Parts: sequence; structure tokens; C-alpha cells
Amino acid sequence: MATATQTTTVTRIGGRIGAEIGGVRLGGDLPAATVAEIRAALLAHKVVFFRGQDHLDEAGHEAFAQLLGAPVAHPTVPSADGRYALGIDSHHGARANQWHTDVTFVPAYPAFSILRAVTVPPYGGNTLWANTATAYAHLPEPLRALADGLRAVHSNAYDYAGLKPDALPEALAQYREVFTSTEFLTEHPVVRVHPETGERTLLLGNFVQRISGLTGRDSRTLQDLFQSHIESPENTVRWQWRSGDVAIWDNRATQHYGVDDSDDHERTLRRVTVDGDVPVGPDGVPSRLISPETVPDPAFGIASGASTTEPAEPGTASENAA
Ligand SMILES: O=C(O)CCC(=O)C(=O)O
Ligand SMILES: [Fe+2]
Repeated sequence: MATATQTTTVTRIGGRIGAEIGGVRLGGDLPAATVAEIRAALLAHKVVFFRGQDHLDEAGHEAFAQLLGAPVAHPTVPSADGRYALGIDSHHGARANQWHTDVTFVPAYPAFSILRAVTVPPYGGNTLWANTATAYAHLPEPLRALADGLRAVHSNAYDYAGLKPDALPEALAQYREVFTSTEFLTEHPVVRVHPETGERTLLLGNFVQRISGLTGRDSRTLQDLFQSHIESPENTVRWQWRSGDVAIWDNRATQHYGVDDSDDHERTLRRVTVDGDVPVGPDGVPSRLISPETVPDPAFGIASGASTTEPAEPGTASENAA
């Protein structure tokens, strides 16, 4: 139990991103003051890490998430527990080894993601995060001005074969079928004004299909240009997981990448995301859903405690870069 005598510590890890928080036992019963400290550290450092949270199960994980906002299920991938938790399982589905921000193919994508390590491999399987606010701030002025005026189309339909070249075609096809059971197209500003900090952030990542108004090669060149500033090593932090670790990131100010270098070793994590709002660009124009007409609510039925869809067999489709 968290007690009044516990002191919360925040220790920076990287120069531009990342801090480890100590003295906190995560759960649904955390005092409001501790939640406020975590939230402040999260907004300042973009990703925060906690060791030794082995006591957390799916319910505790979700109860803690509720202290940061409303948990939200993945729009297409069935939850591992029939509620909100998404399985990231090395033995199922593809890997998240592309730089991305979670679920940017819908307008109001998650504000926070909370990832908990259940089983970690003996080596490898680290995750990297990049700070998209410092990436913007460090751009030369002419590139900031260019980015300010751009918008980009994000989609969950892309070339899955490129992600895991050695995966069996049937496995990829099955994975793609689940992940893209509804195909979303959303146009976002390339520069998002952060709703809580007011910082400008670069909103790109692997769900980007093209920069609006540009043709293939121009679009790719510009995307690569901005992406190279996001993923430059100075702008990132790398976390070596132990089981019981929890990472929370501000999904509005980061991208991340799960390194696929632990061969066939088991690696299992659980992710709960917290609902976000619709981005706006520096011109005040919000993101817009191009298709379908609305984002179906996958949480339908959860509030009543009854799932209206067949709960997935745990881990049948872990997300890739979701
Ligand atoms: O597997 C990882 O390290 C990252 C997974 C991921 O992209 C996520 O949890 O959103
Ligand atoms: Fe992700």
C-alpha cells in the first residue's frame, strides 16, 4: 500500500526524454497527490518508468489507468482480457519494430499508454522512445515553418509484409485481417499543439500514408526528413525491461519502437491506453476523420460489464506498432 511516509523520487535518464519514478506502488488506490506527481513527471519527461510493480494484474493495471483518464480499447484488435488490456506477445502477431505513435489512424488517439512487462526475454527486446516536442524545437527555423503548414494522412492499412520479412504469409494475412478489420483514414496536422503543455510536437510515425497534397516521392522525402530528427539518438531513451516494470508515455509527445532482437524467446507485455482528444495544428484546425464516417466504439458493452463481442483468445493478435 502507498503510505504517507513514502517519498516519490523522479530521476532523469536521458537529456531530452525519460525519467525513472521511485517510491510508488502503482494501483487504483494511489493518493491524488501521487497521481499529480506522476502526471507532472509524465508531461515534463514524456516517458516515465517504474521498477518492481510485480503486484499488478490486469485489474490493477486498468484501475491505475483510470486515475489518468478513461481507458480505451484498441479500435480493431480484440483485447486480451475482454476489456481494455492489449496483449503484446512475441509468439503471436508481428512486432512493433517501427517508430510510431499509438493509434494515430483515428482522430482522438490515446493520450497515454501504460505498458507492463510480464515476461521478458533473457536478452534484447528493449523499447525506445523519442520526444516529438524536442524534435520540433530543435529543427532549424525554416523546417519548423515548413512543418507548421503541413498535414498528413494516417491509416492502419499499410504494407505488413515489410514489418516481419520472415513471417509466414498466412500469419501476416491473418494479422492484417484483424488489425485492419476496419480501415481508418485520418488527416492530422504534422505539428500538433499539445493540449496540456502548449508545446508544438511533430505528429508522424509509421501510420502515415502520405503528406497531404504531395506525391509519393516528395511525401516520403519530407516524412524521412522530419522522422530523422525525431529518431536521432540524442532525442531518444532506451529501456531494458525487467518483469514487473511499467512504462507510461505521453502518446501526444512521443514515438516509440520495440526492438525485435530477442529471437524466439518469450516476451509478453500488456498495454492499457487512456483516451485522448482531437489534435489541433498551429492554425487551430483540428484533425479530421476521412473514413469511415465514425470511429466505432470498441468499448461498447464494457461499461455494463458484459462484452457484446466474443472475447479474443488471449494473444491471438498482438498489435504491431499499434
Ligand atoms: O513491444 C514493444 O516494445 C512496444 C509495443 C508497442 O508499440 C506498444 O505497446 O504500444
Ligand atoms: Fe505502440
